[in-house]
Amino acid sequence: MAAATPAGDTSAPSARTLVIIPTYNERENIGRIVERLHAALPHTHVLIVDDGSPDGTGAFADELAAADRGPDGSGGRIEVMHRTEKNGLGAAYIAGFRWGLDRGYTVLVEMDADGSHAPEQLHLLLEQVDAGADLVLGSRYVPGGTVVNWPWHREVLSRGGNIYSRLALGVNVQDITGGYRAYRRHVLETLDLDAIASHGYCFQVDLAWRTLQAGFTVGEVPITFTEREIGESKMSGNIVQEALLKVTLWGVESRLSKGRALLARSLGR
Ligand SMILES: Nc1nc2c(ncn2[C@@H]2O[C@H](COP(=O)(O)OP(=O)(O)O[C@H]3O[C@H](CO)[C@@H](O)[C@H](O)[C@@H]3O)[C@@H](O)[C@H]2O)c(=O)[nH]1
Repeated sequence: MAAATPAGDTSAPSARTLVIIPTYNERENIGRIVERLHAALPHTHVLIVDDGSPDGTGAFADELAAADRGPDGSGGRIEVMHRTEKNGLGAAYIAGFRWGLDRGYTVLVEMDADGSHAPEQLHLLLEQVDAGADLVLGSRYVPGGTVVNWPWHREVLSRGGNIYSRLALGVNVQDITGGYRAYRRHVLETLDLDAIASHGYCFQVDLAWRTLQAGFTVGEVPITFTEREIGESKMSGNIVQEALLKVTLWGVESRLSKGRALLARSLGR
């Protein structure tokens, strides 16, 4: 993989922003999403993290990256990380975060490849980061947020997962399971990324929960989430099970530790 050069034009608002796009069998989608992103925010750099997609997404992403470079091979805005096997969304993002932190990016964005997250709305997330938020969530469930064309059972699962997470963890976040978000680099530098073992979409809750527990500010901006038109979701029963078990465990741990602290304070009096 070639080394990336963060955009030279530091006057551009998003010059130090890296959008990380994990891919597994997204050959038909990846070109379109990157094109839309660069039409909306031309200075933004992209890292595609492909887990050896059998449909050739990785090789196609290499072509996109090569076409974006100048004749001398420099100045490209697209880089590709090739991983050998499908290892889950969480592992792909952690590898992408490390890559971006090593290269000095100041804002690291998560975005799906399939067009559910509109690149045209990324500026909304970046504006909140600029206004001081440490983590900004693109939210389907705050006023103004919407979901388009999702099958009813996916929306029920997603809304139910968010309600359950809010109750179990005691957090006031409307869309903690969503995957369109922007982190300030110091959040990712502070959190122990090695300790994160969530593989599936539970990774999203895991990282937001750790961010909140570490005392960082988390903002939400309304987004329109549109169901993919091409390809298939990688959602599975294992992903749901992992999320349910882990969120329950974190909730119990958090209540126990609050209870212990309360007890210690009362005994100390
Ligand atoms: N590299 C890699 N990428 C993966 C893997 N699994 C999924 N992806 C990529 O991760 C993105 C999201 O996967 P989808 O399977 O399309 O997600 P979804 O069903 O639309 O799920 C939505 O809801 C989840 C739960 O709320 C969200 O967590 C997720 O971000 C998204 O918004 C896509 O770009 C997909 O190719 C993996 O194991 N490895």
